[in-house]
Amino acid sequence: MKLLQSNQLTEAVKVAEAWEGFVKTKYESKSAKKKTSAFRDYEVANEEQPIVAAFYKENHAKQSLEHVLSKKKLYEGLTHGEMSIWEALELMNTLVDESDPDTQLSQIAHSLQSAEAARKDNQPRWMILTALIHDLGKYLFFLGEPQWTVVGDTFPVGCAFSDKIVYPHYLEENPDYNHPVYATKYGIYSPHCGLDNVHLSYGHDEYLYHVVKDYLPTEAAYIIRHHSFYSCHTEGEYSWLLNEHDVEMMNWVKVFNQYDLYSKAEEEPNVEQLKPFYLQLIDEFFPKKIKW
Ligand SMILES: O[C@H]1[C@H](O)[C@@H](O)[C@H](O)[C@@H](O)[C@H]1O
Ligand SMILES: [Fe+2]
Ligand SMILES: [Fe+2]
Repeated sequence: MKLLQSNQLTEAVKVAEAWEGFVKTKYESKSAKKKTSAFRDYEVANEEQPIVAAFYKENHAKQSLEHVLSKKKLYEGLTHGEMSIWEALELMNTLVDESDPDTQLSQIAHSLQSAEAARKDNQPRWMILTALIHDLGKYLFFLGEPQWTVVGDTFPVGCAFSDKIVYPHYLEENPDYNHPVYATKYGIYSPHCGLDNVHLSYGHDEYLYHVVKDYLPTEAAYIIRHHSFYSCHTEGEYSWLLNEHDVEMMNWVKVFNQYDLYSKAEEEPNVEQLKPFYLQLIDEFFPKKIKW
């Protein structure tokens, strides 16, 4: 730390440090139904929903750098079908996310709850759309992928794991845990190399980013790609990986996160009633069908 404070201190480092303070700020829940501190309470989940810990045990044991690289290769080319955004949303009707202690509703309900929360807050239309589609990468599940490489929080692979990742002790089972390079602080990365150059554990964020990035503003695509990276955007870890662009974009991830997380306590949305508004919104950004 001392060394970095010399006159070689780059702009990126300065902003990253300022951001570390900011990132710890918590939004107050708009919903009176549940306190913000009651979300993501994995201790309570251990008692009441053992499926969550079982999910992370498997996820942490299997998300190695090698695994991530092989899934990226398999899915980056978007050769797994053509489908409209609304069709993908409807598919989500049957998926319940095992990693999530805060919602037992289907994923289409979660998508609409997030989008409605952003809409009520008068967010720009791109943000409402981002909230609507942010979890559609869970389509991976319908392509035959097990939940452990589809859902859950993400974390960098190829460098040491932070102990602020959920269920950190399960990472001891990861094949990279004692690796001579991947287990060192910087691993295969250099400080402030930017998240664009970092491999996060493979899941719905990375997959959907490639599906939608050409149709959306940079901010929206960035949110989608990093919304599950809680140890960074909520715990303030891994700031040494961020460059100036990341620091700027992470502000948007924080804004988005309140709609993603706290809307889970809202009433179950009426899909048919909301459909016309969202079809129109989707139309403003996307062609009829896109490649998956
Ligand atoms: O359990 C949840 C869920 O899988 C979300 O879709 C993901 O974005 C979160 O990071 C995770 O904690
Ligand atoms: Fe997600
Ligand atoms: Fe979500």
